Amino acid sequence: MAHSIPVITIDGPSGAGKGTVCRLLAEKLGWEILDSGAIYRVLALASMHHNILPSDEESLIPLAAHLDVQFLSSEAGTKIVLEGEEVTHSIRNEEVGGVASKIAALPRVREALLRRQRAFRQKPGLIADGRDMGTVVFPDAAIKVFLTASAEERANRRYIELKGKGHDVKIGDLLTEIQARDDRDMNRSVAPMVPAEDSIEIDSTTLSAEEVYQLLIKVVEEKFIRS
Ligand SMILES: Nc1ncnc2c1ncn2[C@@H]1O[C@H](COP(=O)(O)OP(=O)(O)OP(=O)(O)O)[C@@H](O)[C@H]1O
Ligand SMILES: Nc1ccn([C@@H]2O[C@H](COP(=O)(O)O)[C@@H](O)[C@H]2O)c(=O)n1
Repeated sequence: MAHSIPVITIDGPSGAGKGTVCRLLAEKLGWEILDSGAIYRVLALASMHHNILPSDEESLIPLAAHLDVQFLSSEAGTKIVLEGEEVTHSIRNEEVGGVASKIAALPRVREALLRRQRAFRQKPGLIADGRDMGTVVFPDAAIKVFLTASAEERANRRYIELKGKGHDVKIGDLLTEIQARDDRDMNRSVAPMVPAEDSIEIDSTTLSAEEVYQLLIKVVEEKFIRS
């Protein structure tokens, strides 16, 4: 039987602008939001705190299954708390992203996180951001989007973002890290980052976030308002 709570999935590589358009869409529709990358990042940080190597699947499975994390929504945004400590900002660096992508290649770790992700499907609807939202986690999603941009443009976006926050970063290092992460995410044996067969593909290299949002709003209106 078809699920009664609609889901829109937005998958694609790091820096494509998924989080930005997911937030705009969730605000416009008044829907819930799932930042699945944040779950992998929290698990990565927890593994670093517990001195568990990204290759140690046997230790990572129970850590994933019992991950003590809370996503606390408020007007100011989502606060992420791991084992009682706020980690909203500390999960966002490239080191944690790199560990997250290594851990994310482990099939039984992904399996252990499935139910937690699906629990975000709450009324009136869900916007889900990740790599395998449309292919694995919500294969019955009403709208599936695969959002990309060139690696150079994505590195440039991260550079502007991090420089704006006062971080001392080099664009060449960011490009290398993004390419390494893309390579791991696309080539893993389980839930690789690929467009779902029934997804709409958008290349945002030369589009602003607002232009991407406007394109998606048209798709949403077509699906939910005019049908
Ligand atoms: N179309 C766009 N043009 C220019 N900059 C953009 C665009 N979309 C998003 N950005 C900016 O690029 C950066 C990355 O965007 P965002 O965090 O939304 O990407 P993401 O795909 O969610 O990445 P990740 O998977 O790593 O979380 C942010 O600083 C954001 O403001
Ligand atoms: N559905 C997902 C979401 C994320 N990952 C992995 O986590 C890494 C960090 O994700 P960000 O979106 O926060 O950059 C990412 O590189 C993936 O390896 C995933 O596998 N599946």
